[in-house]
Amino acid sequence: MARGNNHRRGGRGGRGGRGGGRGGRGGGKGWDHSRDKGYEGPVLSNYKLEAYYLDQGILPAEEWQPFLDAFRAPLPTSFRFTAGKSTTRQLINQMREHFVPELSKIDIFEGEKIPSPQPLTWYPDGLAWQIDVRKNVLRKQEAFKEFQRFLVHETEVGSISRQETVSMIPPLFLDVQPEHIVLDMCAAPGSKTAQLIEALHSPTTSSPEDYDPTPSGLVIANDSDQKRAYMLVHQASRLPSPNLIVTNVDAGSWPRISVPWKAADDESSQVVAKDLRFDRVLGDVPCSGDGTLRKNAGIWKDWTPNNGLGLHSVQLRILLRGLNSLKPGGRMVYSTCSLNPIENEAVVAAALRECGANPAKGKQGSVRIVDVSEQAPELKRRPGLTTWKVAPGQGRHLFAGAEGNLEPKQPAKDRRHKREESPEAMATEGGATAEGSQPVSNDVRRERQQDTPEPADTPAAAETAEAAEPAAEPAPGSAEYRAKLPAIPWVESWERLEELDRALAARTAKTLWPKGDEAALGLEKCIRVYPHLQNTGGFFVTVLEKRGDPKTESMSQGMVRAVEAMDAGAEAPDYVAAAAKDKSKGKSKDRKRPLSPSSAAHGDEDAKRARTEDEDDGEGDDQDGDAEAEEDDDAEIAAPSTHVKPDNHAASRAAARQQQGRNQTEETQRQSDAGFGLPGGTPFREDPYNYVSTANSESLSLHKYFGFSSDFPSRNLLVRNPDGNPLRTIYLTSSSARAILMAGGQGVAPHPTLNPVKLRTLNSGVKTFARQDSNKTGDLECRWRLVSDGLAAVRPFLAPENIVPATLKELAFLLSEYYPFVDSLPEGDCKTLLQGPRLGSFVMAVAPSEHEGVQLKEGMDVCLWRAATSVNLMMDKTDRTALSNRIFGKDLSARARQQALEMNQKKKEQAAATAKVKEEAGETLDEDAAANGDAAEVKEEQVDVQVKEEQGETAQIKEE
Ligand SMILES: C[S@@+](CC[C@H](N)C(=O)[O-])C[C@H]1O[C@@H](n2cnc3c(N)ncnc32)[C@H](O)[C@@H]1O
Repeated sequence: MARGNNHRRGGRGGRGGRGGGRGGRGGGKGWDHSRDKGYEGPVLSNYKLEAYYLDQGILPAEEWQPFLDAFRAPLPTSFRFTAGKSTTRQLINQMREHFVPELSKIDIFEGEKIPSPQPLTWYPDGLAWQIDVRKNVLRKQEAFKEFQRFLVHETEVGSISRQETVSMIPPLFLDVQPEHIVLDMCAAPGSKTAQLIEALHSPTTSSPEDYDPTPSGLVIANDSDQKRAYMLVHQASRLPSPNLIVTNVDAGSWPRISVPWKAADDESSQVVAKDLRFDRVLGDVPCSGDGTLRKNAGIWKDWTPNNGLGLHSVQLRILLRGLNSLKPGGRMVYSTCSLNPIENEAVVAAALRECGANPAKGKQGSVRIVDVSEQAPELKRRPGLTTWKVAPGQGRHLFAGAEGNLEPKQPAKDRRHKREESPEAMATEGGATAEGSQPVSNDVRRERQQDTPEPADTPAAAETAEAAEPAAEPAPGSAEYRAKLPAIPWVESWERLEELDRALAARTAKTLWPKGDEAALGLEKCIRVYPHLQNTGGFFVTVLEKRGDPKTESMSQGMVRAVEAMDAGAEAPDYVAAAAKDKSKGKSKDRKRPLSPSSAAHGDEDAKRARTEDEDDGEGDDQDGDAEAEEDDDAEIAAPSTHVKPDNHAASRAAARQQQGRNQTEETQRQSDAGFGLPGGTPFREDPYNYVSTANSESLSLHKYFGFSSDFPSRNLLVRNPDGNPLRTIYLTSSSARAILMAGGQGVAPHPTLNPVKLRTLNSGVKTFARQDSNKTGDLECRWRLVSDGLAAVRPFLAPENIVPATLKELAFLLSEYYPFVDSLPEGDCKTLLQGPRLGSFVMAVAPSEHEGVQLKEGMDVCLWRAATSVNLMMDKTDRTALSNRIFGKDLSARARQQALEMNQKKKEQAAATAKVKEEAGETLDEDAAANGDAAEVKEEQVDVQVKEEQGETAQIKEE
């Protein structure tokens, strides 16, 4: 076999496999030569995949080879700088001025041309970058190692997100604004959630000036898989935001949540309960994932035309639920990393029809596809398909019987094995790369069709078959090329399927098939991204809009007004009890019942009347009833009956948990039964969410010490225990998050404080204050210190006496010294202020300045702790190192750490003292030891543990 290509990855050196049709790949063709000796690594070929997508007509023939080549090449490295951080511009400059020139010096690595990193031109403000270099090159090459370290450090501290290029597209097109309420339905592991959070706090730019630490909007990041949802919590801790809630529910059954809301136009308007509607929804749904072939090479082997079939119904259910939850004028992005029209255009078309679109009858429906061709114009894309084919199952009986529509022959050595298989299996397995088969000509197919259903099994027949192979290979993507690939059992309609296999038809969604109105539905406005267009993975994105005025006010503003009105009225507003009562009745739709404290006088009567109206509306207690939907277009859309078993994902989880379930205690079983379990009964074990009373003594001490301005949202301070009493950590949420978390009313059974009951809330709130115990707490005005995660949110409300002005000089000093005496600080305002009598938490405001030839262009804040005689940066090792590298180009903290280590080794007696200090201090700091300069190392470790916890590195740290 003398063909010049080998479709395996990781083979002998110099596979030259950067693909993209750049030559040097020996003019590779579409089938597997994996039996060539000496090659290892996964097979990068699948006849059925090629046959399937060639028949679907996803690309013109001439692009077939570049498409395959790109899919066979490893995925380039791509990443995004976090928008709006104080360090963003500096990092982009470092990229342009240091790394690009440095990396450009490396021309060739292992015979491969190394291109320099490039910003993605279609992504705003130079924030996103791609480097067309494999990961192992990054790891091996010395110059790349420094770059790799930069990526790792900055990723750890949340300044960079490693994200696949195509995955950046959906959030960009979602166009999130600071006031938006956003639902990320299938969010884990959370790379797109990060983009959504960033967009809420800042426009997608490198400019820190536009950063808003406390926007009115909110992101709810949800995933139905509990483990993966906890990954979201961890991921979000890199971008701490008070405007995030992480939930764990089936997105296809996303619950209706009622929240307090108050109209803007009328000062005297009352707080009412209103169904939460989202401004933006992202449905990045579970999919078969063949767009990720470049990074998941195993898909080549496992791919079959059936992979997408089971997912279609789940995807449609999620899309419809998302559209239902949108406000009129709201936008939803539906996306998959699959190229399969069954999971893409078919889902979108079915959803549009369910929303009332019927082009034949001139009906537009309540949802439309948005044309985003003008947005990010440099992003190369292809239009959505307006027709496609459906292969709904396996088996010879499903082949239409047209000429050439039988499976290709198997090589002689495989035939004995094949003959033992059922005709059905043969029909679907024919040509599978796992079998290493070769494509055959139509002649051979015809011959076999005429002969007998059994494949030929004599050496002579095999020779004839071999001989029938044409000498020249047909052009990839051409009709001749396609003819050599396996047949796919296309079935032209659901009705035809019913004729062929009634049982299969009963399990198959009718919505899989195109209906002929796809062009009129505007499906060409969907976006398909193929790997060869700009050296990425494959992706499908559709931007949808619910008809209505996109400029109508976001609900977040009404929610914030409502929360503020309730705060002004009472410590424990009647709203809570009233809503709780109502929830327990199972009513969740918008109510006319006034809920604000001002209405308390006549509240009972009004509430009774409103309830009667609700009850009389003919909807009974139907929770999802929507007789009074805000407008017609906004009416509840029922998921169509697809016949297909919903949510395979949940079903397999359920099976696994059934096993576990035997060990469930009665209590967890009761909770699952009571609505806290997923299908399969995962118990909900999160600690309660409780907002701290403004009369609480700890809250008062915070106020006194930090001198918060009157607009500080004190009522948004949250703890995770049933008493609402701050013990070790205090979190801060936005008012919009509070409106949701408390919307069900406190103490709604069966969970004491989980609100609303239907949301399995795994996380909300950013760690903002940590208790600072010490032997000298008596001297402290306030035993709480600011945590860097919450600093940005609290900073605007701090009194000036908490802010210590500093320059790069002091920052360098504090980065390189652990627990220095205050008196040893460089002379200046910073030292003078810190020498004052005030002990406790401070913010060091480092102004743009210069130190030893290094320039700080953007000012920055860091948290400080002033102990009895020493002072310390409240920052863990990772943050210190990243900050130091970023600003000074070297790790200043490394030297000091080394000195401390040596000191500790020399002084064995001190080590004993250190152990004692550690034992006494437990997980807290001991100022005395620091003041004596004895136990720097021990204290460093203690801070590391503590700060790590604060930064959520242990995803599930819980309040005592
Ligand atoms: C394609 S991944 C999402 C990737 C994510 N958006 C990101 O950018 O990191 C699909 C996710 O959907 C979740 N999932 C599957 N079925 C779901 C359902 N019915 N409801 C919610 N999430 C679901 C899976 O657990 C998986 O994490």
